[in-house]
Amino acid sequence: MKLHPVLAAVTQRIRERSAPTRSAYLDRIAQAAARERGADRMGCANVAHAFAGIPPNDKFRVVAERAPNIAIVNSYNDMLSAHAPYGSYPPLIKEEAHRLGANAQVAAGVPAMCDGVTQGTAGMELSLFSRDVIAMATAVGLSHDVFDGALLLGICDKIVPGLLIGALQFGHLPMVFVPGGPMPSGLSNTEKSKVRELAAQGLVGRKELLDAEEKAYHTQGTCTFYGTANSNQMLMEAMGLHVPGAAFVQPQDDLRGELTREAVRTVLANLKSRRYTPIGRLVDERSIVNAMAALLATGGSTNHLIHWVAVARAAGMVIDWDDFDRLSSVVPLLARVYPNGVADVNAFQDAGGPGYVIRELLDAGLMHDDALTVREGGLREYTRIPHWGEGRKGLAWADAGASGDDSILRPAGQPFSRTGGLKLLTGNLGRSVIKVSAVPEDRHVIEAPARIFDSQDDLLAAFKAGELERDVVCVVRWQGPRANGMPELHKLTPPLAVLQGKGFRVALVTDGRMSGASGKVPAAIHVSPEAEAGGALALLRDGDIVRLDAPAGRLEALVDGEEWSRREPARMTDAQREHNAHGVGRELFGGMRRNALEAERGACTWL
Ligand SMILES: O=C(O)[C@H](O)[C@@H](O)[C@H](O)[C@H](O)COP(=O)(O)O
Ligand code: SF4
Repeated sequence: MKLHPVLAAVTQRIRERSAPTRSAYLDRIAQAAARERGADRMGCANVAHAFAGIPPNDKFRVVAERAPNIAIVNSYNDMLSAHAPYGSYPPLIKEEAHRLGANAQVAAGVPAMCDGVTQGTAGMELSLFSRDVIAMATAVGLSHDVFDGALLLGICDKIVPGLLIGALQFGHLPMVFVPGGPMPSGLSNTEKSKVRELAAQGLVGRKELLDAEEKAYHTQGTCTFYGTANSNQMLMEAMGLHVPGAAFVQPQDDLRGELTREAVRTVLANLKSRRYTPIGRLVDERSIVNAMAALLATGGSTNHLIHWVAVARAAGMVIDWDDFDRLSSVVPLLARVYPNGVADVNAFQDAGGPGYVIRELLDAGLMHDDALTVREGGLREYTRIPHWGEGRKGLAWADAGASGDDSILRPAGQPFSRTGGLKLLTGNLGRSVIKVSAVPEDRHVIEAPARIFDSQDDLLAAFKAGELERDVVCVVRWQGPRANGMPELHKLTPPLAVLQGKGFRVALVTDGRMSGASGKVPAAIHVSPEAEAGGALALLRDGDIVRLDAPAGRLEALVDGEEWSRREPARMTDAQREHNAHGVGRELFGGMRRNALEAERGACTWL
């Protein structure tokens, strides 16, 4: 199928805009590829140190026989239910590498923050920048420079973008991402949210709420809502960086181990293949646009409007929210997965999963069919679902076929919506984005008096005091990258949903973020420039009429122009600055905040 002209145009725009930085990037990775292999190029002491810790015959294999040496970059910890399974992966990877005459070494452990644990707490103010910490930690591990390829083990929010940003600094090497899969479904996300809204109104106590939460999040594996973590998985499939269809096979499924072994086979096969595809060449304008299309077609996380800008930039490409907005005007919404529906990712997988979405988008010309992947067969391999082969020997794949449930997955010809789930908003408050796919149609336009808050806690207090029982646009400012690390304000979802449920017309406007799991309340987020960097949110006052018009792509303060231009901006108080700078390690992130670019430029801290 011919590529849709808008996809072709957006890809071309990105190519032209990125030409200088992309060609410089490709030159650097070509030079890196031209250098001799690590062990041959390094001094004897370096080599001895690099392999002193591995068994003697592994050392002989790598140093004397020059067997391929694969780096494992692992984000294992027991804090994230999604990452806890990774504790057992390195021995399995090493065993498969040895079986194939190669070696594998854990090059680095990288940190991983659980945004569910830190949601609403001070720790969330480290979350966004933990992405760049993970990127740096990935680079620290790979900088030992004795590797021929790498396996990147990560799933959740900032971990996949961070691993990818770090890995792209070694773009001359082939690399494969290794997922762990979602936990089996527990209490549904819809039921969980209902209990939260009852708790927000004081109608159930802590015991009932904790009981519901523990039934929702009940074992190892990724949480089952379609938030940032599971959006990451969809994008890894759409970019061909996984073993095809590996994203949503559960950790408890014995196929998971075979998929991990297949990742070892895949990275080693790439090394020997005539189509040698290092990650820096694989991640090009086509694969970035494919990821954007997959995000839009599934109503994925708004966090990717920040992270994928940073990922693209790490490979020398410059994308922006206009690119997303133009793609959103032609990429249909093919999936309804919570918060954009009631199904969770297990039901999404059963209905056809990423393979179905990628097949539909490819057949409709809404993805680049010629994009490079870690597999010989290209992106068409990713339209299939893995299962055990004959006699449970190895893997086989079956075509995704028709949707298993058209309340969850629909064909491109009969989508849930003709446009994607994300919209760019412009106007006198700055540029921002909104995820409309999860917002009821009659809430896509909100015009109401503003109530200004300097923190999410202030908003929660006002809600508890009954001060918000009316049509209101709640503005929470000083939440941008430079102000306090741009936390997610997802704790605001239940109270705002309660107000919306009572029939009030409410919206949130913030220079902060929301969770990928946020959804049903209209929220104009990532307002750029942020209030702390001279953004117009600092000019807003209680009572100003604010209009959020998603269909028109507008966010405006309806204040007389003269009056608006005369206003003095509010400033963050010294007490706020002091509070933002201390506690839970925030002291260590001051440099990243001062250096952070705005949200639309990926909130990158390294440029
Ligand atoms: O972007 C995301 O997807 C969120 O950061 C998610 O990873 C986070 O954990 C949410 O807070 C979970 O949702 P609840 O807080 O509703 O459990
Ligand atoms: S999806 Fe979110 S809450 Fe669940 S494990 Fe990952 S980071 Fe934590």
